[in-house]
Amino acid sequence: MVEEKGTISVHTENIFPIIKKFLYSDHEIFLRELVSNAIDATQKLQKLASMGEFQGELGELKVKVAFDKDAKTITVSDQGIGMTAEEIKKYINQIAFSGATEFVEKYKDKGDDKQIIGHFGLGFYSSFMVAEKVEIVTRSHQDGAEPARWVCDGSTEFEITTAEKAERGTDIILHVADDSTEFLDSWRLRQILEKYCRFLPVPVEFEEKIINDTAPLWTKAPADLTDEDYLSFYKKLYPTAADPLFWVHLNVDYPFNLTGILYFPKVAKDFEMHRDKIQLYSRQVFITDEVKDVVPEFLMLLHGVIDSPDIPLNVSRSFLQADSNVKKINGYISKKVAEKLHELFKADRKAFEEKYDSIDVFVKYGMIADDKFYDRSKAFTLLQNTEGKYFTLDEYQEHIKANQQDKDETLVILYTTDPARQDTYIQGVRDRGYDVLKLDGVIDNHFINTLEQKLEKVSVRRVDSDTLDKLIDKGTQAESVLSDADKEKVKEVFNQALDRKDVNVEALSPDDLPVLITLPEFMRRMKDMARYNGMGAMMGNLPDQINVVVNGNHPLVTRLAGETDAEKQKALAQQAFDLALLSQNMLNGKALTDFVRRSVSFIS
Ligand SMILES: Nc1ncnc2c1ncn2[C@@H]1O[C@H](COP(=O)(O)OP(=O)(O)OP(=O)(O)O)[C@@H](O)[C@H]1O
Repeated sequence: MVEEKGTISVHTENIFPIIKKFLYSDHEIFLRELVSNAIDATQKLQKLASMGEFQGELGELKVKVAFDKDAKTITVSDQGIGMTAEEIKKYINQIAFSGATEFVEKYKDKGDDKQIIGHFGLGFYSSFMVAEKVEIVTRSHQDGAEPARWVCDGSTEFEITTAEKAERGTDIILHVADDSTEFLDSWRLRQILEKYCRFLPVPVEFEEKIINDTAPLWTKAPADLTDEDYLSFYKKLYPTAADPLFWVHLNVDYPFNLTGILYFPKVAKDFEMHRDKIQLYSRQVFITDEVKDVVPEFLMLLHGVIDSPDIPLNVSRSFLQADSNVKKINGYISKKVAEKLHELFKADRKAFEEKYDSIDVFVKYGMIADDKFYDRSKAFTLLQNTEGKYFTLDEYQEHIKANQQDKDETLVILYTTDPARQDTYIQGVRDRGYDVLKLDGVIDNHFINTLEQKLEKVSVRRVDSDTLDKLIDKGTQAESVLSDADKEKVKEVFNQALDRKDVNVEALSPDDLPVLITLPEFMRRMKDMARYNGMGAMMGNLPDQINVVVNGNHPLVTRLAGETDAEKQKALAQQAFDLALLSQNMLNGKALTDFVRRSVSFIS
């Protein structure tokens, strides 16, 4: 018997086609919404029972998801608080509808902004994305409540009748539309449940199996957990990943609510974007693994889960970025991570050093991106020299202080981006007793800039950026063996032999090579940056700017100056230049072949 017929009051007559259209890419979330509602209803009842306001038998509370391929239905059932006919009118016809209407009003002009959609909890009405008709059969927990049935076929009209229902709780029955029959499938439903519902707090049953873990690790107290617990939870989240290095258990309830566990994965130096991502939950319901804005960008390489009811999920991304809670969460996470790393550093420096290569990228990225993180991390950030020894920033400055100050008392940090290729230069500076850092990671270029900005009176230079005397200019210049006239002569010979105009002849130390090719630090860094930022076409592809310096004090050059045979002079100049190119790994093609042939003729 029909008790009541009515029209749902909405401004938009065709609300369902619009919902369907806008949520096109995300139809599967209907199940998340219905199961979360069922969980909410169950927890509300538990709450009433704990306050003594519900005295009946709770029984074994669980949520059941079932489907019937022939009848084309999907049913979500709970034994929660249920609804009376009056409550259906209030909660389903008014409240749920207002949410759906608001959504449509807000976003109908925004075309396909999928980000908005993914974060919008449409609640109960999202079931119309996949159903042509939805039925609610429900019985309230209140004593003597009449079971009620609500039906709506996706138009703005609904029908409420009495119903037969012996058990307390609610069944939501979806009559699946013809274009959504993909959901009448065991594998598909299980996949959706595993994605969104695997950590829900009330047991969820599908095909006679409970699919969820109702008390995931992040909801427990860190003091009760062992390393094995953390490791096995990680395996559950990322079955194929190698064991993580360490983890941070997040737990805060003021000024916002947030729990979670972040794991540090093993990361290679040249990291690629990771497939495994941090998962964002709201009260144990999976929301998304697009955690941009919520997690500081430099920590996006971490793995794990974050659960916060305070992250607004139903708003656009730009709003999320501006949201003050989100900003605080960001700051909190970055602080906790820095604290954890500092703790590990203090507890066992050796173990920390062993794992350092894997966290090097996070730390440096964080220091570049976030001043506060820089300040929190500077005590444990490590630099490694070419001998494999690790130093903190302070230790390193202390280490090189005695030997690597220039005449203006600026401390010069020397580094290599490729120990094998720059070996000649590294050996050269090491012969002077200088130390060389290995800064060969993808973001070291940026990190070097940050270091120069942050450290006082420090300049950072690559080993091949200048001649030995000038790398660290101590104000002492070697006496020139050549006269000024000879210098001019040598310069002329080289310019002609090499077909250049810019060769310099300088009085270098006799330990230097006869000819040196240096890549000026500033230009090289600009180019590297351009390449890194994907602007290679503009700048990165320009040929390397090189300086050619002839060492007037090298015996070979003195000999060349005294040589009378012009051909021989030219060959010597060419040979010395090629050797310099070779030490910079710049000799190839025809030049390399010529060099080899010339060398053979010299020795035969
Ligand atoms: N299984 C259920 N048992 C009892 N009440 C329910 C059930 N499903 C929905 N309701 C009632 O209907 C209301 C509207 O549900 P709907 O899912 O549209 O919105 P919501 O759950 O309040 O918010 P959200 O948009 O975040 O899902 C709920 O607040 C609840 O009162």
